[in-house]
Amino acid sequence: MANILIIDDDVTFGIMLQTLLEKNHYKVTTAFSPLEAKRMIQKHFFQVVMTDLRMPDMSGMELIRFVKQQSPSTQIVMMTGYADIATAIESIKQGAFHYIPKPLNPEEVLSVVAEAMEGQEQKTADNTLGKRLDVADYQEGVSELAKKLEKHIELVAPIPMSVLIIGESGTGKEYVAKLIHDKSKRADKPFVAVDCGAIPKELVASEFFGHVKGSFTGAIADKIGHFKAANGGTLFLDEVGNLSYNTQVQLLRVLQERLVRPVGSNEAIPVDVRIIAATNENLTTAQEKGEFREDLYHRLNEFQIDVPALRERQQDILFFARYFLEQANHYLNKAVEGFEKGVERVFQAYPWPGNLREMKNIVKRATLLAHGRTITLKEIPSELYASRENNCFALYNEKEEGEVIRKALEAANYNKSQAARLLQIDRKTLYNKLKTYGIEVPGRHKS
Ligand SMILES: Nc1ncnc2c1ncn2[C@@H]1O[C@H](COP(=O)(O)OP(=O)(O)OP(=O)(O)O)[C@@H](O)[C@H]1O
Repeated sequence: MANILIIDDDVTFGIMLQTLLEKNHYKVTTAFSPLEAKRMIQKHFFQVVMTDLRMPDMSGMELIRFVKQQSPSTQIVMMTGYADIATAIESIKQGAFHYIPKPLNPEEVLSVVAEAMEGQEQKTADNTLGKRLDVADYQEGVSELAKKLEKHIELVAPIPMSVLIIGESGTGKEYVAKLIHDKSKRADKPFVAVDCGAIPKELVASEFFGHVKGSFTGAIADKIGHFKAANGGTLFLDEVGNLSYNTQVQLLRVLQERLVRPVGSNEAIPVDVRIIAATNENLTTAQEKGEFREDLYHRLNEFQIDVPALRERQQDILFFARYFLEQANHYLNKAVEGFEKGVERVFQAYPWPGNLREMKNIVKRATLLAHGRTITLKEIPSELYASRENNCFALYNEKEEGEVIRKALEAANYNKSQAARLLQIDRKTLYNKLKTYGIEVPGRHKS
């Protein structure tokens, strides 16, 4: 079970927070002074430390430095009042990435703690030999498009071809890349993922090809670039469309010669790397505009894999929602059994612009907030069904109104307030419409 340490000299506050977190199945320890906290941190491992910033004996800031030294993967959440914003910014610089303003709002506390837990897991994962993804979490899906995707992965994985993965943000492109690597002959060699959009322009060459000590200001030691780090294995170039024209030229040369020259060195080092690139933009248009080199495009695109958007594979929507619920239950130590009918309908009608990543986050948050056995509309953001395009319960024309109202009532388990919310009308209007269409509402079903 997740282990949290609360540090606050305000005893009532500390206990109140402890009660809230324990009710939500976290294991919580409370320290009422920084010195007591230090002793505990030396003896036990905490995934998350939540600390006040103003305490006697030692400042919260000093404590944050101590936690970072003792236990680098522990996530720190600071809790402070409005007047302390400047200190909060300073503590972010020291390594406390999560912040909850006082007075506390329970929903916000739970959401920040869940986020911190996720950060902790990610940090631990990052520290294990660069393993960023656990493909044991990978799910195929059940739609025709999902099956086609699987077939393409199986087909290309063992063949030494460059692969270009195309798909919207959050569709799982990095997962697909890792899966291809894992199913290839290079599986026991490194898989190095590089976010091409995140590298500062001045450092691109050194990041990709490495540098020798003293080759530029700040080069205080030799550095192995991504190509050498991935030698024998796979180099995954995410957001490849973000590479500058100059870097594209350098990259193409390396792919042709299979040699890299670290910055500041005359030596050419042979490298054997399979390239898998991904993009969520149309590289053909980028080529037409002269922003992406055609020769590099063809080099990267020896085999193309299209990862479909979630909205294009309707049959997968509830499949993934249930899978992410199972994952969230496990992660948050909860036992939510499923989704209310209304939620399922909303999920099926929503266009999911952020794809699987967005769904995973929404389901995780809803699982955290759920009180009963199922996830209800109250636990999902209203944006999912608020706009006219997304609202599967919108009252478009009189002919179908009665039918839509019946469906909304059924989806809301015959709770009239909830049905009114789905239909985006007030309760009074709903009552009038029930009369007009002669709709009888049975007693509420127990969910
Ligand atoms: N097939 C899958 N099975 C289970 N979870 C998945 C799957 N595909 C994606 N996910 C989840 O969705 C999240 C986003 O996936 P990923 O980072 O691979 O997407 P992406 O397309 O590379 O995103 P971006 O374009 O923003 O880089 C992952 O963290 C993972 O949890």
